[in-house]
Amino acid sequence: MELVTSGEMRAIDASAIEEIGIPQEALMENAGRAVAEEARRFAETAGKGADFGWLILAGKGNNGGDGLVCARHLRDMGFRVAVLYAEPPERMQGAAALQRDIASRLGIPARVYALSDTGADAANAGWFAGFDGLIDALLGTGSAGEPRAPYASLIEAAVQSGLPVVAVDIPSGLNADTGAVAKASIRAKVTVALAYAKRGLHQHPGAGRAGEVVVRPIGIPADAAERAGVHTYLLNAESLKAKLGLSVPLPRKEDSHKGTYGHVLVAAGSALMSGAGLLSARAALRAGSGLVSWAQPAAAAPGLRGFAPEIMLRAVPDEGAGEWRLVKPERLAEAAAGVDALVVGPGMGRWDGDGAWLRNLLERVAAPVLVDADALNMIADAGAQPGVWPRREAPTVITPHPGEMARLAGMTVSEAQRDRIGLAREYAARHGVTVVLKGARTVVASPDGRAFVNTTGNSGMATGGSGDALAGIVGSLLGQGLNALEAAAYGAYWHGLAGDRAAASRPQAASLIAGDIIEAL
Ligand SMILES: NC(=O)C1=CN([C@@H]2O[C@H](COP(=O)(O)OP(=O)(O)OC[C@H]3O[C@@H](n4cnc5c(N)ncnc54)[C@H](O)[C@@H]3O)[C@@H](O)[C@H]2O)[C@H](O)CC1
Ligand SMILES: [K+]
Repeated sequence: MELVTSGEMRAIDASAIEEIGIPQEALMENAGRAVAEEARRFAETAGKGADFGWLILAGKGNNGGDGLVCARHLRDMGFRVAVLYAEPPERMQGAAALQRDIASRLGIPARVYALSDTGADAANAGWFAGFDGLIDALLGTGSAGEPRAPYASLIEAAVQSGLPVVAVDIPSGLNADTGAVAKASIRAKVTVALAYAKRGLHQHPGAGRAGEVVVRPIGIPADAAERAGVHTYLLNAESLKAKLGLSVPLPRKEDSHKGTYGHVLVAAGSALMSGAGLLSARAALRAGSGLVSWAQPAAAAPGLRGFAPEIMLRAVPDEGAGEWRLVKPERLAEAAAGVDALVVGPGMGRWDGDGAWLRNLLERVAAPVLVDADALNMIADAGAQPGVWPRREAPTVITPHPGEMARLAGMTVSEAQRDRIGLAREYAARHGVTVVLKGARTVVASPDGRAFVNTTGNSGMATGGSGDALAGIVGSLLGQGLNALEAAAYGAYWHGLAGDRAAASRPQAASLIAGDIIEAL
C-alpha cells in the first residue's frame, strides 16, 4: 500500500540487491514474468486468447530489460511476440543487455526503431502492423524530463496506433513522482507497478493515463519500503486498518448514549449562505455525532428555526447585527466550551479584521478544530510564513481545495497542483496542522510526515456543498474521539465512498448534489 518516488524505489532496489544480495537479474525476471501474466489477463479479457500478437517496445534501460523478459514469457505462453528496440540494442548494459542476448539467442523477432528518412512520424512505417497490443517497456523510473528522441516519436506513434498498451512500471512519459505527463506520453489500459506503486500513478493527470494499476511483487522484501522510511500510502480500507487501526465501517459502541459520540459545534453559514452551515451540520449528524449544534449570529438564528429538528441552534451574541463580523471571538469560544469538536468556516463570509478574529478564536478554543472555506482564506491573507496558524494543544485540521491551498502556500494553483503530496506534507509539517488537500485523489498529510492518497470519490462530487459535507464529516469524527490524522483520513475516504455510492444510484455522476452524499453516508 506504500506509494514511492523513483528515488525511493532506486534506494529500495539498491538495498535489496547490494545489502541483502537479491540478484538484480532475479528481480528483473520476476518483473518481466509479472508483466507477462498481466498482459495475458488483458488479452483474455479482450477475448483474443493466444492469437493476440504483442509488440514489446523496449528502451535501453532496465525498464527495457523487464520488457524483454516479458517477451520471452509471453512467447512461452503461446502468444505471437516481437521486439521493437527504441535504440540500437548494443547500447543496453548489465541485466538489460543479458536479456537482449537471451532474446536474440531464442530468435525472438526484433527490429530497431528509426525515424523514416524524412523524419515523418513512424506510425505509417508499419512498425505496429499485425499486432494487437503493445508492452510499454520504454521508460521507467530512470527517466527524467520530456522523453528525448527517438522515444518521443515512438511514444507518439504508439499512441496514434490506437493499440491497447500494458505499461511496465509506469506509462512512459509520466513523471513517476508527481503525476505530471509529458507531451509524448503513453496512455495505458493496465500499468503493472513493480514492487510498489509510484506516486505519479495516483496523482492527476498521471492517474488518468495509467489505466488499471496492478501492483505486483518482484521479490523485494515486503517491509522494504517501511524500512526505507517511506510514509506515503494509498488511502483505502486496507491502509486505514494496517496503518491507522481503523476498520471500515467504524464500530459503534454498544453501551452508547448521546454523549458517547461527541458533541460538535458547527460555526458556519451566514444570512446569505446558511446552506453551508446546514450541510456541515447535517453531515456531522449522518457521520454519527451524538449531538450537533449549529452556531449562528443571534439575529440570524430565528430565520433558521425548523430547518433541521435534529440540530440544536446556538445563537451567539452579535450586537443585533446578524453577522459574524460583530460576534466577539470570545463569545463563540464560550459556545464551544465543553464541545468535543468545532467546525468553522463554511459559508461564513469575509470581513475586515477577520484574520485576527479567527486567530483569536483558535487560541481560545480547547477542542479540536476543523477549519474550512472562508476561514482558510482568512488565514491565507496573513501569509504563508510559520506562525500564521496558532500553536494549539488540540489538533487543527484544514480542508483546502487547490485554490485555497495555493493561497495558503502563497503560490499559483498550477504550482500547488504540481506536486500535491509534497506540498500537503510540507505545509502540514511547517504549520503543525493536518491537511486534507481536496481534488481528484485527495491528499491527507499529517505534521508527523505521514501522507495518504485517497482512492474513492468521483467527478460528480465537484459540486457546491460537497466540501461543506466533508468539513462536517471530519469535524464529527474529531468529536467522536478520532485523532487528527484518523479523522482526516477516514473522513476523506468515507466522503468519497458515499459520493461513489450516491453516484452509482443516479443516472449520471454529474447530477450529484451534496445532500446525496450526506444521505449516502
Ligand atoms: N533497479 C532495479 O534493480 C530494477 C529495476 N527495474 C526496472 O527498471 C526500471 C528503471 O530502470 P533504469 O535503467 O533506471 O531506467 P529506465 O529503464 O527507466 O530508463 C530508461 C533509460 O532511458 C534514459 N533516459 C532517461 N530519461 C530519458 C528521457 N527523458 N528520454 C529518453 N531517454 C531517457 C536513461 O538513460 C535510461 O537508461 C524500473 O522502472 C523497472 O521497470 C526492475 O523492475 C526490477 C529491478
Ligand atoms: K514504461
